[in-house]
Formats: sequence, structure tokens, C-alpha cells
Amino acid sequence: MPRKTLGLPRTTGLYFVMWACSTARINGLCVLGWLAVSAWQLVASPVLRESAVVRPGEKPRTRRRETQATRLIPSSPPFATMLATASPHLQVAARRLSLSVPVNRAYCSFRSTRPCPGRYASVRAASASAAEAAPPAKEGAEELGFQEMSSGTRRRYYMLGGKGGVGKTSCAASLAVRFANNGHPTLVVSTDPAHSLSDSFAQDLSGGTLVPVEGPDSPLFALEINPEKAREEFRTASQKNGGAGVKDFMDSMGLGMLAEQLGELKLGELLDSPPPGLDEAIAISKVMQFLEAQEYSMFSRIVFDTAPTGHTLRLLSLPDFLDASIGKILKLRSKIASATSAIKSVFGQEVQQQDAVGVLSNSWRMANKLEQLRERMVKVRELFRDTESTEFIIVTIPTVMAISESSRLHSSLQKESVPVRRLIVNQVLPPSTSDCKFCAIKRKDQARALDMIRSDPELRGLNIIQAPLVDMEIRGVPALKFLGDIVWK
Ligand SMILES: Nc1ncnc2c1ncn2[C@@H]1O[C@H](COP(=O)(O)OP(=O)(O)OP(=O)(O)O)[C@@H](O)[C@H]1O
Repeated sequence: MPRKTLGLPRTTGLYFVMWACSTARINGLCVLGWLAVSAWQLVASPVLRESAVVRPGEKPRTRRRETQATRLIPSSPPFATMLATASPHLQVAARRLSLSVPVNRAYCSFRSTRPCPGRYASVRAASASAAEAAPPAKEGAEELGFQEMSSGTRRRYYMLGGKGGVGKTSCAASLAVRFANNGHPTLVVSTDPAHSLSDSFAQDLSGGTLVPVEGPDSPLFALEINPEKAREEFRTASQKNGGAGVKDFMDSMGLGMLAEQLGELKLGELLDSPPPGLDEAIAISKVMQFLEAQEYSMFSRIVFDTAPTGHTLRLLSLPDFLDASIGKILKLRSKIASATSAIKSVFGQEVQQQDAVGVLSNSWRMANKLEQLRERMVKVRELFRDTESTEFIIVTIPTVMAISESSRLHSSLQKESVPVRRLIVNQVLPPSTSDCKFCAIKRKDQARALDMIRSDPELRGLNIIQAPLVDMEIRGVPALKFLGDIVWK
């Protein structure tokens, strides 16, 4: 029908078609409306299309970014923009066009009262925008880029930690992939009792041994330490605690005091309900064991995906804890050794005597193992504090709760003299030309949280790395490479 016959301006024509769709609620009509609008859009929307690209007060978007966005999600930005700039009736109509997911997505990313069905229209565009929007990290800060992390072949350790669920594993795995793709034979280790490294690499890494990860240019191995299994080694040594018969026997030997002291130490309980941090301590000491072996000397970068904040802090104070809780055992060790040999030399093979010897020698073995653990923990703590080889990277998200926790974590790490220089703020919503209500509110919240970082006395001195919230699940080496290229620059 010629436009003149209708006698309506173009936008009103569009309005009419969409209004018909929204009122009729008939899918067939919706399809017709959609086709009509698309045809109309092809021939008559240069002005509106232009307005989709540049708005007052905004930087013009580059043609390239627009192309990337449209390639990744085949939505129809000009059409969505038209909807966004038109009346609320049109927006209702657009919602009813639910048969067209791209349109819904595009629509949502412009104006909606509900959260977006997909996260972002374009991952690449998002990351580019985030990089553009990243605030200067700190005043007078040294520039710490990936180049600095990657330079040199001397072994370096990176420990990523923070509140649960902020993206520690994704960031640690992406850093490991990035190192491996930059020529470093790399080992990534999860010491978090609730492992998600396997999920992150989409590969089974459980089993407590080094597993090669397929994909990167240089060797990349992953290791999930099973704390239960590692603890089992210690537990078996403490299983025979002896019974009343043994106690009587030791009393009769004049070793009653020793038996009582051993009983009080409750060796079995120490490992059955381990003190906080012990699991991770055993896990890290296991890694130290691995790394002492010649066959693992090839790794020039070791990345740790650590357990959530609390565990890490307790881990650092564990050597002191072990001193306090097993110090007594260590003191008793020589007494145990001499009592064991005395009993062995004086008596024959009676059951009671065997039990008594068993208790003492188990206790002695146990004491030895705990002593070894304590020594390793001291080494782990030294490693954590070595500014030359180690860096702890705090991962957070832009929420008040996560930032408060990161601030406390930083303060505790400072007290323990652990070097921290970088703070990753993960899942930042990138700026967009227009916002759904949900996104706008979320973005405001995030902006407040980012301001909080800038004014936080603990965090403002750190080099801040913003990682955008991306619209895909970060799973498998290609996705991790993708994230790594954005985050580790
Ligand atoms: N920048 C991002 N954009 C989109 N999704 C992300 C991003 N970072 C992490 N995620 C997603 O968030 C979820 C949690 O991430 P991850 O497992 O890395 O967190 P975590 O801190 O290690 O969790 P936990 O404390 O439970 O081990 C995962 O589904 C991951 O894909």
C-alpha cells in the first residue's frame, strides 16, 4: 500500500503495526507484523538507524564493535533501537514477539522491567567496553601487566583467593591457560576442598595426581588435591588408641602418666574433626611434596586455586596452631620412644603387651607425621611470604559484601606479610548505550562498589583489574583462553 494513501508518518505506521500485534495476541498476526516491520525497516529506517549508533553526549561506537556484536548474537540492533525509542505500547508489542529470541534479547538490553534473558549481547563488545571504562587503578601505582607476570623462567607461584563464588577458579584456570600459551610449563592446583577445577576445564581432574590439560601451547597440568585422602594417611596412624586393658598394663609399668597424657591429646579426634585450615594445609603440603620431586622441576608457573577466604587465613596461622595443639605430642615423642623400647625388651608376646607397644609406636609414628606436617607448613608459610616468587591475588566482585570481605582478607594477608599487589574485580557489567531497568540498577550498585574500592584504605593501593561479566559459561580451554585474554593483559 503506498505510504501516501495511509497518510501517516513512518513512525506512526510502525506504531500501528506493532499495536495490532500487541492487541490481537495472535501469533500469525505477530509474524505478519514482524515481517512488515522488518520490510519497512529495510527501506525506511536510515534516520533511526543512525540514532541507534550515536546518541547525544555519547562517544560514537565504532563500526567494528557493532559488527562483532551482531556477529556474536544475531540480533537486530536498529530494530531494537526503534522499539526502545518508541512508545511503551511498542515495547509491550516487542515482548509479545516472543518467537523471536534475538529481538527479545536486544529489546531487553534496551528497556525492560525484567532481567535480561541472556547476559550480554556481545562478549567481545562487553570486554572492550569494560576495558574502556576501567578506572585508573590507583595513584602512583606501578604498572603490573601480564608481561611482568610472565617474564623470566624462574618458578613463580600465584595464589588466587577470595570469597566463595566470586570466580576464583575461573580466574585461576584462565591464568594457567594464559601462562601455558605464553610458553610456561604450568601447573594449576586446587586446594579448595569443594573443587571446581574439573568443571572449569570440563575434564576429570580428581584422583590426586597430575592430569595433562589438552589444548594450550605449552604443557599445562592440573591437580585437584583430595584432602580427605591426604588426611586418611594421618588417620590410619592414630586408629589404635588402646583400651582400658592397656591403660591398666601401663599403670602397672609405672607409665600411667604417659598413657593419660596420650589419651588427653586425642590424636584420633584431631584428624577425625580436623581444625579449620588443616585440610588445606595437608593439600598444600602435598603439593610441596610433588614440587620437591625432580620430575616436576619443569614447571615455571604454579597457580593455586585456594579455598574461600576463611580457610586461607586459617591456613596461614596453622603452623602456630599446630605448635599449640601438637607441641605436647612432640615433647612426648622421646618419652614414647624410650617407653616403647623398654616394653619391647622386657616382655614377650602377650596380647596386652602388644597393644601397649602398638599404642606407643602408633603415637610415635603419628607424632612424627605431625612434626613433618608442621615443618611443611612452616615452609608453605615461608613460600606465601616470599615476595620474589609468590603473589597472592585477591578476586572479588563489585558488591559491598564481597569488597568488605576482600578488605579484611587484604588486612590479614598484610599482617602475615603475604605479598598482594593485584585485585581482580570480576563480573563487572560493561557500559552499554542503553539499559534495561534491572541492568541500570545493577550497574549503579556496581559503580558504588567500585567507588568503595577506590576509597578503601586496604584496597585502594592495589592494582585493580576489571573482568567483565560475560554472557557465556566459562568452561573448557577455549572459554578460559577467551577470559584469560581479557583479564590478564
Ligand atoms: N566474568 C565472568 N562472567 C561470567 N560468568 C562468570 C565470570 N566469572 C565466573 N563466572 C561464573 O561464575 C560461576 C562461579 O565461578 P567460579 O567457580 O570460578 O567461582 P569460585 O570463586 O571458584 O567458586 P567457589 O568458591 O565455589 O570455588 C561459574 O559458573 C563461572 O562460570
